[in-house]
This record gives sequence, C-alpha cells and structure tokens, in this order.
Amino acid sequence: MCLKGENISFGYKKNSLVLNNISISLDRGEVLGLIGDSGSGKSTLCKILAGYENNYEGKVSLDGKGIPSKGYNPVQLIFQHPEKAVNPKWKMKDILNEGHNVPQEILDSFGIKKGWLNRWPNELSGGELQRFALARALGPETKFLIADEMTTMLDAITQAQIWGTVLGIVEEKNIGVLVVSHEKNLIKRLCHDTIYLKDINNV
Ligand SMILES: Nc1ncnc2c1ncn2[C@@H]1O[C@H](COP(=O)(O)OP(=O)(O)OP(=O)(O)O)[C@@H](O)[C@H]1O
Repeated sequence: MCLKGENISFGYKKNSLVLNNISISLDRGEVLGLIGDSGSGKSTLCKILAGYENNYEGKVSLDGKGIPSKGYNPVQLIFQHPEKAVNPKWKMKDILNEGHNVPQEILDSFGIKKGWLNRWPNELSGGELQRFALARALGPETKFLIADEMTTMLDAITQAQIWGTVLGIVEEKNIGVLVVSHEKNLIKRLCHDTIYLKDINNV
C-alpha cells in the first residue's frame, strides 16, 4: 500500500502558492523524513496528505483511491501541540477511546498510567498528552502516520522514549511514517530516506 501526493499545488491566498507541483510517495513500513526551511510548506503538505485541506490541485491517493472522507482515517496526523487536537471538555479516557478501544498493551508501551485516564487534558504535561494522541492514532486501521514536529517541544529523553515506542509499533503493524522535523539528527536516526522541501517564495 502506498500513500501518494502527486503534483500538489496549494496556496492559502489567490496567486500566492505555498506548494508548487510537489510529489511525494510513502510506502507502508517506510519511515521517510521531510525537512525544509521554515515556511516552506511542510505542515501544509502534511495537512493535505492527511485530508485536512481539500482546496489543492493535484492528487492524493491511497493505493490509487482517495482518502476516505467519512469514518476512520487510515492516515493519522500528529501535531506539535497535542492540546490542540483534544477536546478540553472530555476526560482522557473518553478522548483515548473515541475511535476504538485502545488496548492495554499500547497504553503500557507508551507508559500511560491508569491515574491519567481520569484527568482532564489540562492536567497533563505536553509529553503525557502526546502519548495519548499517539496511542489513539496508532489504531488497528491506521496505515500511515504523519508526525509533524511531534516531539519538538519535549526533552531529549522523552523524545527518545516516545520515538522508540512509535518505531516498535509501526514496524509491528507495518505502518508508513512521514517524520517532519527541523532536527536533522533526529531525522538521520529515524528515517530510511529524507526529502527536502524548498521554500518557493525564497529562491
Ligand atoms: N492557515 C493559514 N492561512 C494563511 N497562511 C498560512 C496558513 N498556514 C500557513 N500559512 C503560511 O503558509 C506558509 C507555509 O506554512 P507551513 O506551516 O506549511 O510551513 P512549514 O514548512 O511547516 O513551517 P515551519 O517549519 O516554520 O513550521 C507560511 O508562509 C505560512 O505563513
């Protein structure tokens, strides 16, 4: 199975492109790095690949078919700020199990403690919250994970722990991962291959 973006062009404003004719392809089981200057459109490309942004030119496909607009999204996007991805009025256990019942072994692998389940999102640290976001995103129907600066705000130890867990799970489940980061060493350590996005407004 392959997640493809073909000849993607996109601008937030008319006559001002952020992405110009970008093509990218990610296989299941592959860990691909995406680097580029600030403002070059990495997050925008992530949103397009995960189906969050529809107003683009070109084609995004999963094995030749469009990303399903209803039901569970097999392309899961994880952002830098997990607090923006959760409903602040829900307890963590409800947020966690919204799409499917997350197995105990996944909770254990991310070090999610029982006591955290009864808390509200604002009662957890960024790293704790990101563990929940990942446990939820790596569901049985997930085929691709798009990690947009997902550990940027964390200390080095937490970053290594979280990536260690994620890499174990994606390998076992044969999930493809796009790793967006400005940390070249992290990309080098994690990824099989890397692509570079140029800022088209800065060349
Ligand atoms: N919702 C939006 N409305 C208008 N312009 C936007 C919006 N989101 C991003 N942009 C602009 O689009 C360009 C690309 O932004 P994007 O966040 O995709 O870049 P990036 O490569 O991820 O940057 P960074 O590495 O700094 O996070 C930037 O110039 C940004 O200001």
